[in-house]
Amino acid sequence: MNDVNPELLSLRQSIDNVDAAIIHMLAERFKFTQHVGRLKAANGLPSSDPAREQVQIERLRELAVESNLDPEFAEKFLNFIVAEVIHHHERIRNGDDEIVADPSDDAEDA
Ligand SMILES: C=C(O[C@@H]1C=C(C(=O)O)C=C[C@H]1O)C(=O)O
Repeated sequence: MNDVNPELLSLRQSIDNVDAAIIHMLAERFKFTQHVGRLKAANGLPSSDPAREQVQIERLRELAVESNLDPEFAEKFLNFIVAEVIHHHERIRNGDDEIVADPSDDAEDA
């Protein structure tokens, strides 16, 4: 049934499209946060900003409810991403951010 059911195949195609969009959106987001990380390191600012995160969490929880998505899930998802961002910022601060591939950053810095 799995390989031949046209409805299932079509739904999975749509799921794959959404997954690709999520990856592209995350890549864009990480480009901006990498830039923020460099800005913070250059200005001696702390990697994390809990007050800013709290505002983001409240906003995303509201958006989630409006979209029939579990607000707990939205908060966990944001926290997961922000933890990775802060990890990147620490690496930038330590002069060790080469691991995060971002060709556009290389072009900007050249
Ligand atoms: C990107 C920033 O740094 C951290 C990461 C955040 C994020 O990924 O949205 C938000 C706040 C900070 O803890 C920022 O301060 O804006």
